[in-house]
Amino acid sequence: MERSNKPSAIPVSPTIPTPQVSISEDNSRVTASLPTGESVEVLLFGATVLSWKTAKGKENLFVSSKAHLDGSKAVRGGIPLVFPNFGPSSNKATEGLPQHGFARTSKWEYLGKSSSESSTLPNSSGDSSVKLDFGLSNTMLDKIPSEWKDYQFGITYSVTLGRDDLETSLAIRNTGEKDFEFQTLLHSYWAIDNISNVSVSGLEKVSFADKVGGGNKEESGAITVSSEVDRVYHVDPSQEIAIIEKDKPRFEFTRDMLPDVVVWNPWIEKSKTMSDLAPEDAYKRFICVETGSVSWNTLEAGDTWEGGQRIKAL
Ligand SMILES: O=P(O)(O)OC[C@H]1O[C@H](O)[C@H](O)[C@@H](O)[C@@H]1O
Repeated sequence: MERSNKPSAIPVSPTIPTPQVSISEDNSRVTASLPTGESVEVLLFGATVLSWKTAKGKENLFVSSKAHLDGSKAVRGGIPLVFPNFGPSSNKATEGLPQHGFARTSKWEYLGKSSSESSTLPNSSGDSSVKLDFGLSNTMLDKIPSEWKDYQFGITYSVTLGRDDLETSLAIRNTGEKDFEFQTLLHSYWAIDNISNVSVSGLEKVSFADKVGGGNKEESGAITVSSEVDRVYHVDPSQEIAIIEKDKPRFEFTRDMLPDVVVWNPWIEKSKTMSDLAPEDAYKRFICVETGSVSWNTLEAGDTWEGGQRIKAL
């Protein structure tokens, strides 16, 4: 029967939209988005950031179409984490460890999210950032490499999605009784339209170790890429680095406690030898500008090392 006096809806104050975080059904990925449309996706395997999109849906990270995303191999693209050694292990402390260490091939734990305070201003779009935390400790390693058996560590990796920037930072704790040495890098594959129109600024007149031609060199102008490039720059973290595309800044880097920058592009011949790099012209679509510490750090028992990068996408 129709009621004559229907209760009217109770007015509620407008809710401020908040960031959304979801975990995939198979518990392999965490995705976060801001009410304004920016998003980030992290694969728990390696805590690899797979995607970072602007509000308009533009992808900032390159991931190979043949990348392994099933945990069988480090991801070819996104932001794999290099720890505790960069390259083939070259130091006594990490002798025998796989290329770029085990962090990028270990399954990390999602620790939770936190977001910045909501704005109460009229027309606010709500929270302006969301931070996702991931953890890895020696007890979580599938099999502890024998070279690393005596060491205990806990790493918190934080990925913070902002309106026009992304922050990725590491807190590495030595939870054991023995000091250990490590290197670490945020091995980021930046998406670009065409390598021919790209340069990297901020590394002019900085000496670099040339992993292709050998020796130490320096260049007077911004770096451009027209053959294989694999360089390690040691450059004060206060120095701003940028990727320039078609004469306009595309990505700007701010570094905290990360004294080294690796610039890598495999170019044509090396790309052909990489079974997980595709399509054929993939080398044109990315440049790796990897901030980190190629310089060895000694972490004393009980101590914590912190470092990170903030990237502004323009
Ligand atoms: O193939 P990966 O183990 O992922 O390494 C990819 C690249 O990483 C860094 O950029 C190194 O400087 C390069 O020498 C290496 O080729």
